[in-house]
Amino acid sequence: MTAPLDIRGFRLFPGFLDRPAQEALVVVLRELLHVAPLYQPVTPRGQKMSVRMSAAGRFGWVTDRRGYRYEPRHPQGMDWPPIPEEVLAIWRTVAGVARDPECCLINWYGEGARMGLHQDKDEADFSCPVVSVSLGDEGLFRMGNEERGGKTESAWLKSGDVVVMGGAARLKHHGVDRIRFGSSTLLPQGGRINLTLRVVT
Ligand SMILES: O=C(O)CCC(=O)C(=O)O
Ligand SMILES: [Fe+2]
Repeated sequence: MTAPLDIRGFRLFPGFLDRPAQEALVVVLRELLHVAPLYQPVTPRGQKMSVRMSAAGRFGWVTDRRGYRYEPRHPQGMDWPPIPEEVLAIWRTVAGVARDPECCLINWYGEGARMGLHQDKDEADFSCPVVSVSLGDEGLFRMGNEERGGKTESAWLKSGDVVVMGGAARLKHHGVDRIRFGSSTLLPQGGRINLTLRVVT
């Protein structure tokens, strides 16, 4: 594993997963999404998010009119499937903490989907990092500050890239401004998948 790039405390591992590993992960995720289908989340203010979501693990992060929170079950009632071993292996290599993640959020970005600048702060313990894995089309990832506003820096995340948001970057604002739809051949129909691994409790 080569040393990560440090961008404002965000650690970026370009090409962490090679193409065969990415393909194997897509196969596993397809099975997972069969059990826990993607759904379109709604913000507490009633706005439909442009990404579609699902999750794996003890808890899934959800949002609806009742707010942002972690739930032990999918909005459609089923248990979240376990986090795949291939995904746990990524966490164990880069996270640098003894605990395993309790949530693997799955974000699916179709054409035009984005995610506004936000902090990941619905977890109880900020000493564990957030680890994110990008698959498929490139996404323009924006990295900001703990406070709202100020200077930001952006990087195109490519399929197989891994980002670790820990330490000083754990509570920094971040988001995805846009994707380059059709820029990757990994997902035959195009789109971007992002996995976000977090310790929740
Ligand atoms: O899609 C990404 O790269 C980031 C996703 C994210 O920030 C989140 O799910 O909290
Ligand atoms: Fe986030």
